[in-house]
Amino acid sequence: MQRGFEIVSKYADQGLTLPYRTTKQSAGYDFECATDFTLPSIWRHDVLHAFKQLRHREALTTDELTAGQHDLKPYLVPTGIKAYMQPGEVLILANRSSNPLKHQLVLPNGVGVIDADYYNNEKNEGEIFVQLLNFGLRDVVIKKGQRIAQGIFMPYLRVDDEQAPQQERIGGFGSSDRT
Ligand SMILES: O=c1ccn([C@H]2C[C@H](O)[C@@H](COP(=O)(O)OP(=O)(O)OP(=O)(O)O)O2)c(=O)[nH]1
Ligand SMILES: [Mg+2]
Repeated sequence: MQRGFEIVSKYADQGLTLPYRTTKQSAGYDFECATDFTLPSIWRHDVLHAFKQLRHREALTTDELTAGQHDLKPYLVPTGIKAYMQPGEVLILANRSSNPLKHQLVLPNGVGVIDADYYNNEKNEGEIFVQLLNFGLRDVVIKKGQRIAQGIFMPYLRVDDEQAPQQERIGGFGSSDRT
């Protein structure tokens, strides 16, 4: 067993498909979305409303500007998949180039770095999530089984005389932050 994908336990009976390469020389294993998932537009209606009002008036009051204000944040789209690999290997999660063109979806983190020690971590069993941001004007509905990103296994290098880290990974998404 060198490297591969498994379905995380909570999705065991959901008929998920393991990531797959689509053409003979594809580098990336395409990941499908584990559930139907709606990605709200970053231009929520309250922001659009404020813009419309601004066209007719000089300024908005502070109250009007902050009414219904939302936190702009990326969404974590579930894949239901975990990946195992050898020490010295990493899975790079990249966007599909069709996502921005057809669905107005970008990866705000540029690429996702899936570490070997994320596999089976105590917090979420190593489930891989795809961070996505919908920069379009309309909400985007991703259907279960729709391909959302691709993963490429790669070797990585270490510097000379490195003091090896001792910390165990307990999760992802900032789990190693001290504050
Ligand atoms: O798009 C992503 C990026 C990361 N991860 C998971 C796998 C990875 O091993 C872990 C940590 O990622 P990273 O080190 O890039 O994030 P961090 O902000 O440094 O979090 P941590 O403190 O947990 O390392 O989160 C994903 O599922 N999807
Ligand atoms: Mg990290």
